[in-house]
Amino acid sequence: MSVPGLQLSELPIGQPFSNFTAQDSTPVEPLTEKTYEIAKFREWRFEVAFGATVEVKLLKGSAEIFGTELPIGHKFTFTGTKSAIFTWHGCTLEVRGTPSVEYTSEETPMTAYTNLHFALEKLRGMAGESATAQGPRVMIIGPENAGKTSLVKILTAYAVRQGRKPAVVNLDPKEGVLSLPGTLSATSFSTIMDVEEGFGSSPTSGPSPVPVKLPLVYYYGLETPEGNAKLYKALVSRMAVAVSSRLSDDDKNRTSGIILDTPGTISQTPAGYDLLHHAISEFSITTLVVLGSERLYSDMLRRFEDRTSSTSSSPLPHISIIKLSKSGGCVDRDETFLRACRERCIREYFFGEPKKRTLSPYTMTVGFDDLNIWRVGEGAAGLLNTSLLPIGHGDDDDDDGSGAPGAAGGGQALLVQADCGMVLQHSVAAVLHAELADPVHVLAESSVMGFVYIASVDEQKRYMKILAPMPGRLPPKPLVVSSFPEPTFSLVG
Ligand SMILES: Nc1ncnc2c1ncn2[C@@H]1O[C@H](COP(=O)(O)OP(=O)(O)OP(=O)(O)O)[C@@H](O)[C@H]1O
Repeated sequence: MSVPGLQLSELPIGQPFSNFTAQDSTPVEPLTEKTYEIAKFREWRFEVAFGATVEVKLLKGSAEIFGTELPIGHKFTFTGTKSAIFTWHGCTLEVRGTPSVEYTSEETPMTAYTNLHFALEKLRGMAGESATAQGPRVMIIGPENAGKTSLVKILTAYAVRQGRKPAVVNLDPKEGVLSLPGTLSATSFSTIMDVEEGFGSSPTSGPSPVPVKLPLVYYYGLETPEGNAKLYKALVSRMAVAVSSRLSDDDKNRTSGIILDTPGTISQTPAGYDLLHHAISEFSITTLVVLGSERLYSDMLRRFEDRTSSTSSSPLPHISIIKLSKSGGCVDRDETFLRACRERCIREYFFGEPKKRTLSPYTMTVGFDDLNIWRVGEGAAGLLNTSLLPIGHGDDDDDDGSGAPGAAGGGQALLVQADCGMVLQHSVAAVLHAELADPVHVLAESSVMGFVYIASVDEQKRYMKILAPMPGRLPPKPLVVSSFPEPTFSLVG
């Protein structure tokens, strides 16, 4: 069995979406050129604003971006990024353009991160000696902007460089991994990452300079796990089952294990701790890496006291808890920057990237009566007024599966039926791998086939114009919308 992908090819024929254009923000003025000599064990850190471009070429030596090696002579183009180029042996970089911030750091935590990688490699090697043993299941936790995603990239890149095939799981809906923001995903990595984009962009219909990876994606639609803890937990459990099944089907995946990224908020509040606990048990985590928080580390040691000692009598699997320091290079990203990242991600999903691969999305007109749209339960809209429900639909936590609006059990609704109207304009909707008649709990836990963009809504004539990455009719599948990522105007320029 393979982890199912977005299967965008299931969206079949229509008209090219000629009214909308991708926005190319490349500046026209010539770029200034500078050469940097970076000494061994040093890191050149740089930030490039949105709208600016910086080109970097490795001229001599060896260098890597979050674990992925840069080939000599290849030009990498960065825009809207905060990143670092590290060298183990020294290197010469040619930089065209002016980063908004740049400096060479004196110290980096790369040695500690690499030691962690080798410790994981040892566990992978041991798993390889048996036909059933599992590789390490590593979860990275820590406050926001502690460098969790960067460490996941480093561990993944190093594992891939050693011929491993780890499953990378993203439980942070704030940033999508090979998918749009607002989603949770799992991807089996066996080829290099796209260093210009982080992990790489979401799979689209166009050619790609690095091998395309097909993630398994679930739609969550909110920024933090606490927004709809019930839905979040359900998706984490669903994802854990899918990933475990993948691991038991593929020997290389089994021995390589899992590398799991988490949201910063999950390890900062009591509600978050509950979700964290849930994810740790669902994924049977064996290695918990606490990044940049002494307090969280000691909290975790206390919580998992009975599972950390080698002489533990707990029936649950042993857990190693490891403390690592935050890199001095980690930068806080303000809301404007993150919002621009989200918009770029959505734009690239439909239009590709200006200089790498441009895509031509298609438009289709769909009547309100042909649509089945759901909205993720959140806030007051997602809270059931249980007193109005028939007996038996009240505070129990089980879904009744009736498919009736909001009938998703007690407390917060998983999904509620959405009305077609102007409120949906400029939203991104997920097309689910589900049937129209499926009950709510099945819809909520269905994986995502692809995304469409609601470009305009005509309430009087009762139709919408929808932008899709592939030509054809909108498949007769349920759609889900939510408030995150927020509706974006940038696609309709
Ligand atoms: N060594 C470094 N040099 C320069 N920038 C870095 C370095 N490490 C991380 N960054 C940058 O700092 C920012 C925050 O890092 P990262 O996304 O890894 O943190 P995080 O803990 O995953 O954040 P969040 O909790 O918001 O998901 C990112 O823009 C990342 O590229």
